[in-house]
Amino acid sequence: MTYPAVPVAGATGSDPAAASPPAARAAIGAARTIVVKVGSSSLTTSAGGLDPQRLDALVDSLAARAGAGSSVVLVSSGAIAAGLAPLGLKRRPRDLATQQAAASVGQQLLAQVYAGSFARHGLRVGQVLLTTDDVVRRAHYRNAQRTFGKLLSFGVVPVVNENDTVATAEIRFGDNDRLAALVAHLVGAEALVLLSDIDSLYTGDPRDPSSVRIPDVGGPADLSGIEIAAPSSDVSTGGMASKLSAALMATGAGIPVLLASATDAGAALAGGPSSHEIPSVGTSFAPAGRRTSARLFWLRHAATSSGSLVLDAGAVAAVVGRRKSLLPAGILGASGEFESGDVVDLLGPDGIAVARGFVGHDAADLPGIIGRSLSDLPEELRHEVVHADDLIAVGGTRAAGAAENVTTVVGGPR
Ligand SMILES: Nc1ncnc2c1ncn2[C@@H]1O[C@H](COP(=O)(O)OP(=O)(O)O)[C@@H](O)[C@H]1O
Ligand SMILES: N[C@@H](CCC(=O)OP(=O)(O)O)C(=O)O
Repeated sequence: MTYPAVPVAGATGSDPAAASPPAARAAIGAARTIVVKVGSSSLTTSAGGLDPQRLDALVDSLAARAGAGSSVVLVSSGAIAAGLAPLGLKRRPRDLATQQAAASVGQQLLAQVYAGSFARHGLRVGQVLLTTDDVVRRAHYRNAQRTFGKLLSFGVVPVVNENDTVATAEIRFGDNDRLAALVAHLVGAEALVLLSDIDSLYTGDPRDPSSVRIPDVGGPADLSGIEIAAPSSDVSTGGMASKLSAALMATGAGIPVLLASATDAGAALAGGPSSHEIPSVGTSFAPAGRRTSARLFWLRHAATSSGSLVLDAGAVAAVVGRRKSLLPAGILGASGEFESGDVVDLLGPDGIAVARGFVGHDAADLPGIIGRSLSDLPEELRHEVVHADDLIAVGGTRAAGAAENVTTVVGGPR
């Protein structure tokens, strides 16, 4: 995949290190709550199976950051990779059922190894396995938020993964990079660190000597022209595209991101609330937007829609321009099988998506109410079709557009 060719900031200069250290790095160094994601390729040996030494080295860096006063949340991949050898599997299976069996066995091992490794530093871990429902359904994400808050208040390090064993193809996050961005938002983190098997972002395939290291990304426009190659490891899932997608999701919500090698975890995590030490490793991504609610954040970046509503021009102006609720009178048509609470796309009269929202009616109700004013409707149907608090405009900002492009690509390989 290649981004449209526009000069890449920091990638074309002869001395990348000459760029002034951006505020993003200082913010990452000083974050009180930090989410760290580590990929499968950084936790496994070349022969397959977990590598306790690499895992211990990572935990040492996380423990140092916790010791410096930060609350640390670890999003760890590796369940499927860790389950391969015990099940006698030579490589990552393609079918979901075998992946789930491997994840079930591997997650157990992963949790044990982390518990033992963090215990060396007197730290306890709590396992948190999430599904999409945990961030999409209002009651669930509040519950997840409470659980994280409580674990952190006990000084426990939450170790998070997708609940691969029960996640079906339809409800799967699919990659832990985006899950980590969602978790960073959910826990109110002030920084997200993505640790991988590569030391930073490059202008192209890092195995190609003409590719240049990118030390800092100031905004989505800086990613134009970057080429993303397939991951070098066959235990990985998302590749660099999902890391960029996650970075754009997080920075679009005001959270700075550092992408670095797991072997540089010590430097990447240097600092703490009372320190302003600036990690000089990896690629930093500067925040480019304001915080939104976790639910709307997911709605924008990850939810799949169950149907669509076509709006007239007045409704588009009200919903997108004036942030009003969508009323039945402004709807021209509806399609799809959805129930109240499901996600729907809101399309303009030209069929182009302008917003997404959690719908307040069942699809079966719509033929009887569209085009009518609320006062003409029976009491049980007399409410918004999508409440203003339940919708988000799409395609408006550059940041969102870029993130969605990457998300589309990420969905492909699984
Ligand atoms: N432009 C690029 N810059 C850096 N790495 C890239 C780029 N394009 C592809 N990659 C590949 O992305 C890989 C990291 O993604 P992945 O293997 O999924 O990591 P993880 O297992 O840590 O999630 C690297 O090994 C690297 O080969
Ligand atoms: N949930 C899966 C990992 C999914 C994933 O994103 O893997 P990776 O690309 O290695 O970060 C597992 O634990 O095996």
